[in-house]
Amino acid sequence: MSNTDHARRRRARSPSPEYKFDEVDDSYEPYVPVAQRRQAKLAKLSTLGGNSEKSKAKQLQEDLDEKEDAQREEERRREKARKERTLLLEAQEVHLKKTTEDSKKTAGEKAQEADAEILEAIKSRRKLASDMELAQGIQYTEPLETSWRPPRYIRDRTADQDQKLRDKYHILVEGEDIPPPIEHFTDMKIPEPILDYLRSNRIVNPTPIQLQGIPVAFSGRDIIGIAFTGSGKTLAFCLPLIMTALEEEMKMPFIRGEGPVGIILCPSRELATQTYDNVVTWCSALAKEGKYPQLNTVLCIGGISMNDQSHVLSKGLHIVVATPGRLIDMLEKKRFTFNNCKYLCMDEADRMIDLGFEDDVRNIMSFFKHQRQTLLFSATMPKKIQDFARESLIKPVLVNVGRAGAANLDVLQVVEYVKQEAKMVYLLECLQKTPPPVIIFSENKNEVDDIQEYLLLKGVEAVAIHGSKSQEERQYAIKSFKSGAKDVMVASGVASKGLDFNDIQHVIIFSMPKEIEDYVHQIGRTGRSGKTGIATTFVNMNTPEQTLLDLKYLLKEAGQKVPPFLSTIEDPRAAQGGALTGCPVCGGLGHGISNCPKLEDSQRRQMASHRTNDEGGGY
Ligand SMILES: Nc1ncnc2c1ncn2[C@@H]1O[C@H](COP(=O)(O)OP(=O)(O)OP(=O)(O)O)[C@@H](O)[C@H]1O
Repeated sequence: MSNTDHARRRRARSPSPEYKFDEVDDSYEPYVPVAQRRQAKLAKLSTLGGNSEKSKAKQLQEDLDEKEDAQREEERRREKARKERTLLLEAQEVHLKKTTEDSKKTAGEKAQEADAEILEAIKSRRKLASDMELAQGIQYTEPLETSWRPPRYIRDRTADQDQKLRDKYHILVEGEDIPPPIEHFTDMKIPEPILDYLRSNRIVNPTPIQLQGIPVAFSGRDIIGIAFTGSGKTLAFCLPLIMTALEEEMKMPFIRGEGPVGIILCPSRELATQTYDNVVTWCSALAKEGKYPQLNTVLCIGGISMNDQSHVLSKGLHIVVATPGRLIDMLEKKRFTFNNCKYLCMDEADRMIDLGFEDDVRNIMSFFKHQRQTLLFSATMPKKIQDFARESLIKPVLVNVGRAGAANLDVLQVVEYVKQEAKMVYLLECLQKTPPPVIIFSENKNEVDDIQEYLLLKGVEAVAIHGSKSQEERQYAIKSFKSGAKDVMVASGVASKGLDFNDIQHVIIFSMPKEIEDYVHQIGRTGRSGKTGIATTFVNMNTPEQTLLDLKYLLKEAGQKVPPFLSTIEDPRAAQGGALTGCPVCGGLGHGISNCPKLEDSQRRQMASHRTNDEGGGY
């Protein structure tokens, strides 16, 4: 084939970049495919006669084939080289463009992009649903129906009027068809004996989380409820369960082997015990006048004998308050079933999901036979957990009072620089700030014991509680401190979440926790239920700078005094020019994800055994 032939073929097959479709090519000859041409040549050769002529023709044909093969190979090679050149050029162009764009970005923007990439990478957790539901692709789409309706005059309010009420109480909501906020307990149609009991305990008007959270939960909706420490979340998630159980019991009384209607999961035994005590008290108040039936509640936590509750287990069961490990054990032993269970509440839900209980929660969910209403409550709920939880709930309503993870404004926060070796002596001085009761927090169990020993030597009536103490010791510490027999309680994180002691005057944080959420929970043991309290925190050279930054921002947010040694700490992100948003993993305001202390910790925790939780919350 001549060069012109090649040129023609190339032109005909693939227009060059300069090729114009409307150009007229005078030298145009129609393209004849190879097979057709070969056929034509063969026909021509076969017209030559004789054997010698035939073998000549065969030889000619073979030469022709060889040549054409070589030409095709050469064309393929050139085409490949051209393509490779183009790809290389494209890659170079993209790289050049990215480098130019990157050079235009500030260090802050680059850091934000890096954070977003990490967040994306850690998002790959499985949905919070039972393995059976996940495997069978069961996905509920509509919330559970309940018979509860707000009073007519509230239903007649406009969306604007509802919103005004929410604005008045600083309540933020997200979700579809959000039930209205209700300002008075009586309008919530709560049975009179419970209202009487609440009034006798100075619980007259609902707190913001209650006035929006209770109508949402009464309507059967899944809810993520976030509000300050000590703002009454317990009532907001217990009342709806009591009402559901009451309705079921009144429809058809429960007999032995039936129930429970709902469960409340807590991350520690102490919190579960406290919630159980509350539920039992409210249920007793309900049944007191004999107008309403008795609802039965069981406490399922590690470290106690379930035989003590066999009298309840032998009747119909309405409510279970539990820590995950013991609950799974009871379910596996078929001491009760979830065949009729339709209410699952998690208190301190972010901790439940994050502290290595995630698989336990999934396991517990696998015992449900039907759709359930899920309620998640906490004072801290970083964005990462909120997003994860939202994916797992059905048309959830988010009710948020204040920023998730913000400190309670009724707590006066004092941060003091105290050298490590001076802490113990200064502690005694610090105890003089207020009358008892006082809680002292330390992150380290040995330090908790040392502090208690030191205080006892100095004549201070102190008890200690941490995860390595026996259940009896833990119960004794809580009981004697609650009753006022002891003035001071020295505690590790176990007592920081959810525990509601009467009128704590002062919280002393002897060693600042690494995670700012823990700090928020710890100072939250005072300043509860509208009262004020003081929190004194010791920091020094041993406190990581990033923790100090988180603290600085938290103090600023709460309008508290920032001591000079904190104000001088600069945020490296400010110099980079990025937006100073909170960390989506832990809610800390002083760092991004890449520096999050919790990320590293939670990965470590997830690898640790779930049931040997340091605080003994599990089994
Ligand atoms: N409507 C109310 N009015 C007055 N006091 C209330 C009201 N509701 C609850 N309380 C009281 O407020 C205190 C704190 O309530 P609760 O323990 O439920 O707080 P919480 O929001 O769960 O706190 P935490 O985040 O620390 O767990 C309790 O002693 C409770 O009796």
